[in-house]
Amino acid sequence: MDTSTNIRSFVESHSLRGLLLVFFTTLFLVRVVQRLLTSILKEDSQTGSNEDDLYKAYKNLGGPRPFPLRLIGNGYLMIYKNDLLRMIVDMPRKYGACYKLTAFNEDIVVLNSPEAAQALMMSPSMGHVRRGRLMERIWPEEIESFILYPGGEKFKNTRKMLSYPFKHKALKEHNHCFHKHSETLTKQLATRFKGGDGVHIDILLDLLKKCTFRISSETLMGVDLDDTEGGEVFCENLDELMKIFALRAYRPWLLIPWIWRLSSEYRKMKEVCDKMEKVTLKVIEKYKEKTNLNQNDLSNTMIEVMFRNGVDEKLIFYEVAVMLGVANETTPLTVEQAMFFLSLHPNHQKLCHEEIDAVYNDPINWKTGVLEFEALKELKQLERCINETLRINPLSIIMRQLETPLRIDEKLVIPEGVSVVMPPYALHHQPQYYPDPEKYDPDRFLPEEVTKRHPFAFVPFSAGQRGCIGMKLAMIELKVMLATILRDFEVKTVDTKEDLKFVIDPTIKPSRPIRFMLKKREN
Ligand code: HEM
Repeated sequence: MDTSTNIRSFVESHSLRGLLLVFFTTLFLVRVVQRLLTSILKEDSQTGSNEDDLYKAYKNLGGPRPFPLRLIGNGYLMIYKNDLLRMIVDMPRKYGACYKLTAFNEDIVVLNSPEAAQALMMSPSMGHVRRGRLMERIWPEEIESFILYPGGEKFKNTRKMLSYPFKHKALKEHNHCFHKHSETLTKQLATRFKGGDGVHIDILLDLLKKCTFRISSETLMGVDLDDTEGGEVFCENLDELMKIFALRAYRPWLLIPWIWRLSSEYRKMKEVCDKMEKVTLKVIEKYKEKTNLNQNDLSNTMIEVMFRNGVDEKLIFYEVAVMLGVANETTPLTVEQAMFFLSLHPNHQKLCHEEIDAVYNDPINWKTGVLEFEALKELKQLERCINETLRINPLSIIMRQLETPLRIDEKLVIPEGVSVVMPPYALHHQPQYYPDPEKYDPDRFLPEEVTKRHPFAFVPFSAGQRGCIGMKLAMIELKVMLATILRDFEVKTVDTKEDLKFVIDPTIKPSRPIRFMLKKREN
C-alpha cells in the first residue's frame, strides 16, 4: 500500500472530529506544561517584588492574541504578507503605542512613539545595539559582516573604522562621480526612450540600481566598476543574493541549518558569492597597484581604510558586499518612489523643475566644471519631496535584542533578552504626528512644520550608534540622481497608487517595479 492510500484509509477510519479533538487536547497539554515550566522557572530565578514593580508596565502591555504554541505565537501573521503593513499601522491604534508579540519563541515589544524611538536609538548602552536573533536567523551565517549584525566590540570597532568614507569631506572628494554616473543614466534613458510624447518604461528600477551600484562602488571602493568587466557581474549577483535573503524570511524551514545547507538556495548563494568575491579581489588588486604607484594618493575609500587597519581580504569582501547590497536595496527604490509621487503630483514636480533649472543654470555653481557639491543644499523643494517619500515609505524596520534592560519612560522598562522592533512605517503613518497620513504633502517638511514635531517622529534612517551609516551618501545620491533625471525629463506614470501593493521583502517596496513614461523637456 502506498503512503497516500495509507493516509486516506487512516482519515476514513478516524472521523475529522476525532482528529481535531486529538489536536486540541495535545495543544492544551503543551500549553499547561509551558505555563508550569514558566512559573517554576520564575520561582527559581528569585523574581523579587522590586523586579515585579520594575517590569509591571511591561507585563501589562497589550497586543494581539498569540497562537497557543510559543514557537508560532503571533508568527502566523506572516502569512498575511500582503496585509502586514496595514496591520502594523493599525495595531498601535488598537493596543497602544508600545505592544507585545511573540514569534519564533521570542518575546517582542513593538515601539511606535517618537519618545520610545528616541529611547531606543539614542541609548548610549552597548547592551542596546545588537540587531539580535530575529535578524541573525535570517542572515546566512556564512556571510560574516561585523557592521551589520553583531553587537559588542567587533561592531564598535568596525563601525568606527568604516565611518570615514561616509564623512562630508570624503563624499565631497567624490562629487564628480555622483554626477558622472547620473549623466550616464540620463543618456541611457534618452537613447532608449526618445519618442515624441514620451515612451513607456518598465525597467527604470534596473537602470537606477546600476547607477547606484556604480556610484557606491566608486565612492566606497575607489574603483569605477565600469572599467572592469566585473561591474555587471557583481551587480546582477548582488541582486540574486538579496533575493535569497528575502526568501529566508518567508520560508522558515530554510532557517534550520541542515535544511539550509542541503537547499538549492544555499548552493545558489555559494555560487553567487564566489562570482562576487572574484570581482572584489580584482578591485583589491587594482587598489594595490594604485597605492604602489603613489603612496600619497589615498582617498578615504572603504577598502583603503580596511587595508590600513590590517583587515583580512575575505572580510573586506563581505563588508564591501554588505555595504553595496544595502545601498542597492535602498537608494534606487527611494528614487523610484520619489519619481512616482512626483508623477502623481505634477504641481510638486513643476516646483522641482523650476528649482533644479535655477540651480543648474547658475554659472556660479559650475566653477570646477561639475555642479558644486555645496549647490546641492539649494535643492530644498527636492529635499522635501525626498523626505515626504521616505515618510510614506521608510523602507526598513529597526530591530534590536536587548542585552540589558531598556527604559522607555518613567513606567515602562523592557527586560533583558526581549527583542525590540521599531517600524518607522507605523510611526510615520500615525495621524497624531502626520494628519491625513496617506496624503503626499512635501510641505510637512517646511522648516516651520518640522519644528512643531518631535525630532524622532521622522526616522527613515534611524539614528544613534546603529543608525544608517550611509545616510549622507544616500541623500547625495538621491538628490543628484533625481535632479539629473528631472533636469532632462518630465516624469509620468501609468500606474495609480491603488495599483501598487507594498510588501515587506525584506525592505518595504512595491510588489513589482513601477512603470513610468518619460518625456524629454524642451530646454
Ligand atoms: C534611502 C536610502 C537608505 C535608507 C532609507 C536607509 C535606512 C537604514 C536604516 C533604517 C538602517 C537601520 C538602522 C538601525 O538599525 O537603527 C540602516 C542601516 C544601515 N545602512 Fe542604510 N539606508 C539607506 C541607504 C544606505 C546606503 C546608501 C548605505 C551604504 C552605502 C547604507 C548602509 C547601511 C549600513 C551598513 C547599515 C547598518 C549600520 C549598522 O548596523 O551600524 N544605507 N539604513
